[in-house]
Amino acid sequence: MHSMSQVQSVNSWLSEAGLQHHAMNFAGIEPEVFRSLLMQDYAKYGVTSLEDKQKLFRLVKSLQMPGPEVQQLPKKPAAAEDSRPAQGLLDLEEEDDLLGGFQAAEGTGLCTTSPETAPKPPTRAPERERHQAVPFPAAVSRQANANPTSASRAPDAKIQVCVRKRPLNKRERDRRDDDIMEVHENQRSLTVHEPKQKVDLTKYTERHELHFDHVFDVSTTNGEIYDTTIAPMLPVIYAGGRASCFAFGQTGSGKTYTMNPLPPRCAGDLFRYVESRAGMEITVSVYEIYGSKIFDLLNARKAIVIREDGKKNVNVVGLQEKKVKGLEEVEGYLAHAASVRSTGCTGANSESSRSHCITNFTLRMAPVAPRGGFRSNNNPPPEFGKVVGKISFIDLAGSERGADTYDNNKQTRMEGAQINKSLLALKECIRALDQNSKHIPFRGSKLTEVLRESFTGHSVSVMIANISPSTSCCENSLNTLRYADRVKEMKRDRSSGAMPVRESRSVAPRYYSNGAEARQPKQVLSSSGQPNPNGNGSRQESESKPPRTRRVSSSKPEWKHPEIQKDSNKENCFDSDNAGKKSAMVAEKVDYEEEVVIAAHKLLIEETMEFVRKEMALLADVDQPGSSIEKYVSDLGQLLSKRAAGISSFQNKLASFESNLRKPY
Ligand SMILES: Nc1ncnc2c1ncn2[C@@H]1O[C@H](COP(=O)(O)OP(=O)(O)OP(=O)(O)O)[C@@H](O)[C@H]1O
Repeated sequence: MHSMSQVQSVNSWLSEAGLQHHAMNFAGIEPEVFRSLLMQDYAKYGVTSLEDKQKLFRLVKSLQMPGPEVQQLPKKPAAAEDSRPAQGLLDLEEEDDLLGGFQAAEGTGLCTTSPETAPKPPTRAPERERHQAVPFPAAVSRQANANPTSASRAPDAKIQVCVRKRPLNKRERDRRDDDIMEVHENQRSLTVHEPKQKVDLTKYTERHELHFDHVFDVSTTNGEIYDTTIAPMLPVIYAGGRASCFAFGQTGSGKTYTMNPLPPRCAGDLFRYVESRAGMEITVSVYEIYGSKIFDLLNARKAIVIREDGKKNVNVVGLQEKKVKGLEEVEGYLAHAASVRSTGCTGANSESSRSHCITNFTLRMAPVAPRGGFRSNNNPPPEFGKVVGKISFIDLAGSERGADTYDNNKQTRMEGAQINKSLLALKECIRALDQNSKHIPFRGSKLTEVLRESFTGHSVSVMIANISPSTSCCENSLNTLRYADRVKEMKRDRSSGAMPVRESRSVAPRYYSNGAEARQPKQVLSSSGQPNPNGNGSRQESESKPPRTRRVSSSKPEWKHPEIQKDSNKENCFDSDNAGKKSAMVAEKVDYEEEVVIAAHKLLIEETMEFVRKEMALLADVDQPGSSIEKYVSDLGQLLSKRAAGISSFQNKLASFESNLRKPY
């Protein structure tokens, strides 16, 4: 039964918006449900004409505005009316038809209505205590004048890429490591002073200048990080969208330090939002992706699976969502998840930095009772109501793990390959998202599959790349920065067909795929995982055996631990009882290695292209008057050796895979 005042409030909103003729259609609707109406719901309530849809859209949006500071955004000047509205966080492109004269506040990405025509929301969210919701474009425009170069970056991006530098730690200070990261916060750039050595052992420094949406120096507080990265995304969640925050970087770079305070602060803001909106609730879920497995961290690390339904929605089946009523409860769940994450990975399995951890807050409407109410037997209340919006915090695996692809330890290599694969897939998805691409390649990895909904519809993301300032971490930090830079690569460069004008052009190539830059070619492993005394891989060994036909496993291989794989190699020990089981394991291993080889090949191609770009840059430089031919020779020599090392590493991998292919099952 709805109270008289509830009915009156919906009616009065409708009449203020000039929609009183629809009052009957909305009879009985809860004000909170009304406030959360999505465009696709309009027809259900009989609102079908374009004019009425526009009015309703304005009305609902004005009711969703979280606070006075947002509602009082200045009206876009008439002179600017012809220009394309800022898309901002809430990508309203699909709604252009509806918007008509409805203007986006300039530079904010938030919609506002003319004060004369906008219906006044009868209830208003309480003043936000700490943070004002400033969408990304507004944050960007604050500093746009300070940096003309980066002002040319797309100001309406759906992905923001930020970098945070941590201070030198005690160990680094004791070692007298230099701080090689120079942050220019106002310019939103940083300079990396990379120590290098010529072939004649002369030392020199190579400078790399990189620009991002924000660069946070060591003095930046976690609160400031929250205000700049998460707070601007909240209106998107309130308006029915999805937001994601990724923390990225090598182990020890400050991912946890940066990421941990964000979810509780966000939960605090979400609670403040729902407080004034009866009928809304918040749920939390936390899970971990390790290899190709997913574990529910709020349900005793129960393994969960993902399934695609008929509508191509990806469902994380069996993941527990916990309803939360207050911050303390949230903090309890997050602390529990953190403890299970680190202690739950036993034995040789994992450290936290080898898995991706995802924390979700979902804003839902409480289940609405049907006419006659819920009955316990044949009509039990549903556990959860309709999703309004969602935010995910993704603490990514340490990026340096990708460099371990060629480590002697098989498990580490496999972890590295999996992490590489998922980070590459993530990068591609984020770039596709930023370009409003119709095709988002989310099938590239488990990580992107589970985050599919974060890449579709009204979705926005922020990536925080964390870096250490120390000399000893230079290579990993450059890899992190390079990854972040690629995520942010500008589409206008690609669409022009020209070679991208990269702000980080002078950055050394990333070798996290195979570690070729940092390492000498590794001692080659025999098929049993032991170093091969011949040093030339398992090719010889395999060539002496007759080639076998490969059995292709029909199902996707599960990630197997090395102990199992080691056993599976002892094909001579098979007895008749377990031969089938072991042969299945070998088949799985081969399938897994196939994925690794293909991923490594793709990376090799990517790196080769990067080498070619660098070589072209060297050629361009050496043609300049006054250029140093010595530098050209030294730089080219280094590039070619790295390239050769990368190819040689890949050849070893291919040979090892080929020998496994020839093994009997
Ligand atoms: N911005 C910062 N200011 C001060 N200390 C920091 C900062 N960032 C990180 N630290 C400190 O550096 C150390 C490593 O940080 P943290 O544990 O967050 O790294 P991580 O990237 O999460 O590592 P791992 O991947 O191994 O979990 C911690 O002692 C942390 O307190």
